[in-house]
Amino acid sequence: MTANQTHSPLPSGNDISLPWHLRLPSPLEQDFRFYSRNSAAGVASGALLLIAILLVCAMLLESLIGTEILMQTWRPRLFSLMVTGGCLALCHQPRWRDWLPPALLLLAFTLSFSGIYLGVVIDHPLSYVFFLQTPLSVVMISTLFRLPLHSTMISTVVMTGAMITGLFFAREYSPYEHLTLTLLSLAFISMSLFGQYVYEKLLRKHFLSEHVLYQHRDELHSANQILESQATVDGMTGCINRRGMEARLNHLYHLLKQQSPDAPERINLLLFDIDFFKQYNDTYGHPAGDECLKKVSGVPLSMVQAEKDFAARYGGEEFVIVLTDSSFNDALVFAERMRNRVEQLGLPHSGSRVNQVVTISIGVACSDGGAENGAALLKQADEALYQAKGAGRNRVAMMNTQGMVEMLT
Ligand SMILES: Nc1nc2c(ncn2[C@@H]2O[C@H](COP(=O)(O)OP(=O)(O)OP(=O)(O)O)[C@@H](O)[C@H]2O)c(=O)[nH]1
Repeated sequence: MTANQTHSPLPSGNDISLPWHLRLPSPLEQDFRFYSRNSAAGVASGALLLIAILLVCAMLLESLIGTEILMQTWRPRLFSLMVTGGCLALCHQPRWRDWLPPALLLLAFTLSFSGIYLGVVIDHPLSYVFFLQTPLSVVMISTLFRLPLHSTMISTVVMTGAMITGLFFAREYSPYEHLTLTLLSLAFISMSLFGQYVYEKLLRKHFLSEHVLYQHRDELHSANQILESQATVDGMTGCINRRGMEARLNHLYHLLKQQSPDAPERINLLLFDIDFFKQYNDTYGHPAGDECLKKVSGVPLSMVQAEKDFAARYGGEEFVIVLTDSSFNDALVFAERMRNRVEQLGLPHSGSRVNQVVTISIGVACSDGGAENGAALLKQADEALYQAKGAGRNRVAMMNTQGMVEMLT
């Protein structure tokens, strides 16, 4: 991300416009279904509990005042509540949740049409239980189980149509009673649908706001990661920079001292420097010097494998390699192999007094040698490097456990 890049302010739910049918583009619609099911799950069980409490209170009141309106129908009501509660619990199971709500809707349809049949065709008293309540039960099922809005709308229209037709054919009502009942039912159902529509719209806007917020959060997270890596990676060579190296080295030392389970067994530190690099720049120019640095740094980068190990540019033409999973002997073998590989790159260096090609000198130190911290370990490796330079360059020197420098090559 560049400094010139501008961001529009984060949108709120009110800034997002939805089409009248409220449908979102396909992948978002899927996510919304999942989100809305989860959001309804907690509320739905609370709603069921409230309905059950109200029903029991009404029954108690009825038994006190001695009427029998509810008593005639409490059994099917309580039964349907228990079925709904059980289904709600099952809807949390992945195995059930895809097919159970449509199945319930189908059941509501069946009950409704049975009610209409019982009421209109055979004039059965049980029709009272199902007849007027079924369109509302569609609304309730759709709300509790978060069916898609369009299925709710279509189901309600079909159910209401069937109910009105049923009313029309019911012989015991006069035409005026038909009309009154139809208008009453329509008013009641429109109110429920309107409430559902507004609720659905708000929920979808809320979902979209959260979705946009998550996107911005992810963008911020990636931008932070880029900034963090820019702050610790050397742009030219791709090695960790000095700041990053010091932080990692200190962290490794901290783990070592705490004897934490993640601590490395030891820390081997290799410090290397290109021989006669000033002359290289003077002979071939600074841009060619940069190219040379990139090629030379590619050698340790390709050799460092383990997760905690790393190669870093310490500064100028000096590089540090930290190896944690190796013995001191393995680190010395690694150093020698690296020196060889740089030599084998065969980068011509006519200004060098040690070889015709670019070479490096390496100083190696190990935490087993008693260095108290990263800075002390670096100092030991620097001392070894200094002596490798003094001994003619293009060689590996190590600081032994007695604090004496020994030449390896
Ligand atoms: N091209 C280029 N040169 C750099 C960079 N950083 C440091 N240098 C050069 O590296 C050279 C380091 O020179 P010295 O410290 O004298 O060391 P040297 O010539 O390699 O001699 P010895 O280390 O004793 O073998 C200087 O000339 C710096 O200008 C860089 O990023 N790019």
